[in-house]
Amino acid sequence: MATSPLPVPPMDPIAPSLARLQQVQVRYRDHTALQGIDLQVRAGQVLALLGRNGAGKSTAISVLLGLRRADAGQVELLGGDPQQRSRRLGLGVMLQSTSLPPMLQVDELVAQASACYPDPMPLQEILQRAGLQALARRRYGQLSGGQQRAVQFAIALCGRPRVLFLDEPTTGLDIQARQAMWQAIRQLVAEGCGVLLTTHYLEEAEALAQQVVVLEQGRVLADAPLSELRLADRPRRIRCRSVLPAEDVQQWPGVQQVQRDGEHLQLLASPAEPVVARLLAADAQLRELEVQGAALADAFLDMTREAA
Ligand SMILES: Nc1ncnc2c1ncn2[C@@H]1O[C@H](COP(=O)(O)OP(=O)(O)OP(=O)(O)O)[C@@H](O)[C@H]1O
Repeated sequence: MATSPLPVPPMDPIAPSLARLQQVQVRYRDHTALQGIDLQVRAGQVLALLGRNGAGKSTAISVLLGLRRADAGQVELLGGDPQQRSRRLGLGVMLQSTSLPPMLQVDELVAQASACYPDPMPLQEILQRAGLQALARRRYGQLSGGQQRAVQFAIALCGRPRVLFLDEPTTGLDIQARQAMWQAIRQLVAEGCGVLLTTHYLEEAEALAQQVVVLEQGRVLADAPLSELRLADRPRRIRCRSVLPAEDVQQWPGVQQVQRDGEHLQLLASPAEPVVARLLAADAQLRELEVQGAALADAFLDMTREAA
């Protein structure tokens, strides 16, 4: 896989829509898994679909893929009905659990999948993008779990997808393999592919996504550009080595929480800048100052806690 970093490009609000749910409801007997949700995947963008276990993420993907019918609402994939073969040919899919024939080699599996498409990506290019060149002749059943995930990713690329569905693609991958897959995803997005990504790794959403949808019990809790979710009025974490008494600092405007941790003070403050200025002015010996930006994880935890 490529290793040079590609930055996450800004969101383009008028990029063509590749996959869309409008007011979609899905019921499983007595349980309503999706309660009228809207979401949209656009060309050249990653939409991260987040939510706790059971929130409805996989159900939403199944509906978009045409694997499950919506009980109400509209579903559009590549401008039409997901059941049509012409739409399916524009898709790349990596679901949470996939079983592939363990006796076949990696190159055989990729060739088999490529045979389904009129203009597949060349085998060597697929192997290179998925970081599988060295494993091309290994049998699938002899690969590690992380290597098998890379093969499933490779198969998702075979048909030069216009839209890619990745359901927790990096679960079980080590740090190097995860970052390599991120790079491969960024390259596809830079080429115009739209990606719907579900993940429980919030740093993965931060590394890849322009837009974030948070589901909670089958409802959309938030649908916003990543930058808005992360930064919207959230307190920053400040850490420094200081002799200032925590009880005094706690009284300062903007300070929400202070804890002493040995020689260090840990603060939560909003806005953070005046608090940092005051810390520096009040303690000439202050050292090791760190200010941490509001993370998507904080926003996600706040939102889902409030909704529970
Ligand atoms: N086949 C099914 N029959 C009945 N209920 C189901 C079925 N599939 C899913 N559900 C229920 O629908 C809800 C949404 O499930 P879904 O798998 O879409 O969640 P998820 O967000 O993908 O969860 P996870 O993060 O654990 O993968 C859950 O309450 C689940 O128990």
